[in-house]
Amino acid sequence: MLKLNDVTLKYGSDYGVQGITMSLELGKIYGVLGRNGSGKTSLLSMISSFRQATSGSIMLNDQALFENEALTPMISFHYTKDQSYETRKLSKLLDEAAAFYPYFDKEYALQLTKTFKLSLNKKIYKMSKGMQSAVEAVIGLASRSPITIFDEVYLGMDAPTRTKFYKELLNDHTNHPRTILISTHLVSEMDFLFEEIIMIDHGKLLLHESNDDIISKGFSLTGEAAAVDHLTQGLSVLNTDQLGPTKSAMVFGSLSDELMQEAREADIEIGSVSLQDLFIHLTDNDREEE
Ligand SMILES: Nc1ncnc2c1ncn2[C@@H]1O[C@H](COP(=O)(O)OP(=O)(O)OP(=O)(O)O)[C@@H](O)[C@H]1O
Repeated sequence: MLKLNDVTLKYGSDYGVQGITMSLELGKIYGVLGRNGSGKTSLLSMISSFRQATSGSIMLNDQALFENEALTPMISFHYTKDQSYETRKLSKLLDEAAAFYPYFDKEYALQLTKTFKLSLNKKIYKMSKGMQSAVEAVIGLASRSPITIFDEVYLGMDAPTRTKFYKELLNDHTNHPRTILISTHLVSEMDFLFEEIIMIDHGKLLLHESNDDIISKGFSLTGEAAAVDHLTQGLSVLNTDQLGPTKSAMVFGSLSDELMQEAREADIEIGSVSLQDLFIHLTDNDREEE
């Protein structure tokens, strides 16, 4: 178990994240979702011991994580770096990754360079942004760290490359189960990867639930406007759209059997809602930037 208890990170007087408490079961793939500046990187950088929490505790298997020499080798943090000064060749970088990450599989890394069409003889700074991201993805996958963190590592990758990354990630997770945390804005494209969702909003934990549970709580009610309004009274309505006399309401919560019956009788159609739509509307609040 990875347990966070009331974790806060401050940058001077500003909050990166605030009072986050959650327990993560090991072995799953987690999607860390949040809008720009919501605190995803702040959270992930503390889990990877890149930053120390200002307050609160982060425990892995009941031991404090920060600078714990026995635990930190189990975790790797991958993000798209500025590689303008990285003059090493990919082959050298992989040799160094193999020496650095205790669970690194060099053979798999070499296989991945072929999958992503990366040249081992090419210097990193001479690669395109998408290729540099693919290099980070290769190192992250081949690290096989028991807790592997990808912080928006797809940046700059084109759609076919991202698709290869998702496929590799799922395949390799099946063959070598481990905990993977992936932060993203590309919710509709990546939702199939996630077993659990961690949604962050304004530095706070908005929700942490299984992907299936979240999806089962989102539904749309579409029909005659007055009937939809009547039916949604007292429910958590995230969004409404109206076209002429027809209204559609996006609701988050559970729909009782009585309400379902009422909907049928009022000719109201009950539909499902995607994770992306739920994400957009659950985090839809205008932020005052200072
Ligand atoms: N080094 C820093 N110094 C001061 N404030 C920071 C620093 N890094 C992040 N912040 C602030 O902390 C908050 C959370 O930022 P963070 O980078 O964790 O968000 P994010 O969800 O990863 O954003 P994005 O999706 O845009 O990458 C933001 O208000 C941001 O301005």
